[in-house]
Amino acid sequence: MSAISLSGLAKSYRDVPVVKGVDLDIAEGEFVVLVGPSGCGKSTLLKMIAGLEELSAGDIRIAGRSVVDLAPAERELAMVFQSYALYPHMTVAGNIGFALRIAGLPRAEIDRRVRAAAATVKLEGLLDRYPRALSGGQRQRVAIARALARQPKVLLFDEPLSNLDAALRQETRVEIARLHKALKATILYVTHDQVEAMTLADRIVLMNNGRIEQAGTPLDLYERPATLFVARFLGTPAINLFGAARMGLPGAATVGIRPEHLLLEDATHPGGLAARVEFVEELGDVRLIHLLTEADEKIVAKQPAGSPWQAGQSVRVSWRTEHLHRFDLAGQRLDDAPEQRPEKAA
Ligand SMILES: Nc1ncnc2c1ncn2[C@@H]1O[C@H](COP(=O)(O)OP(=O)(O)OP(=O)(O)O)[C@@H](O)[C@H]1O
Repeated sequence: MSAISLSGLAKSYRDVPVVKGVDLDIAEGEFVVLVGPSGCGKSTLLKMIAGLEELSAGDIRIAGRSVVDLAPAERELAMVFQSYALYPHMTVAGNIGFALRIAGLPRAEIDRRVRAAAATVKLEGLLDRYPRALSGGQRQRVAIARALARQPKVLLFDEPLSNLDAALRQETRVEIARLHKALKATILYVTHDQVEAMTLADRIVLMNNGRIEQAGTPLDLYERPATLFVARFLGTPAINLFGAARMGLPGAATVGIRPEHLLLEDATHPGGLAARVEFVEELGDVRLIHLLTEADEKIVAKQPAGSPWQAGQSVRVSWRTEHLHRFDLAGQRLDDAPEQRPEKAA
């Protein structure tokens, strides 16, 4: 049985559809990350599951039971928001145990659960502090502990790390990954951070304009994007795109090559596209070589630190056929080129 099952889920605000028929099954213990451009409907979808937004159509099942007629508190899920939404006049322990007190649990049980949840996110020493005396990362851990203390079937996260600085974000991200492993919790997590999506997800669901564009493992989406939209969305720097006719690839409209798959040679090398190095970004571990081709296409190659390319230099750019992504006019992936299919090559 799926932990969460969404079918035909739709939402309109005053006749403007923002979620347009989403079907998705999330297995028990699965970590699913929802990504997509701003305004594509991620948060709305999460809020519908949490019971904070009404549905226009469709059904939501949690552990097999339809929850659309249940209040948020009855859905056996807990949500962690971007703004931690802690009560400033309550201690850490008070915040973590708040929902349990409201639910009328016995004091000893509340105490036990608060301590266990605090220990899970390493907050044991801070139970008597007030939120104002905590760092941003600690406040977010209180919000996570508060969710855990309710022992929900499902945890929903809405951009939980976006208020944290880069170092804390990484630290908390690793903690969430550890938490997922330890608790085997079912998690649905919204972010617009690609690194979070790639590193945390068992499965990424990429939304575009109210619909699921592609769902799959992070590597599935990165290595075999089903559409041009997916190819463009994942990867930093973004995938390089060329008109397919220019590349001598009939049948396709657009061809994509990721920056790490471009091979650079000096200008005397035969074959490939002629290009000039416009400028170089030194990132320490890698160098991003920004190039302008003869046909005025701007492309970026990711090269190892210490590679010799300098601004102003003329180069030849090539690639291996298996690294090409081909798309038709509608932006749909064309299956691998015949020469990439071993059975056809024979
Ligand atoms: N209460 C509302 N009334 C009207 N329109 C809304 C309401 N809430 C959201 N929308 C619209 O619905 C669309 C989807 O919003 P949503 O917040 O789900 O997007 P998102 O993918 O989470 O975006 P972001 O990454 O920017 O948070 C947007 O166009 C937004 O303006």
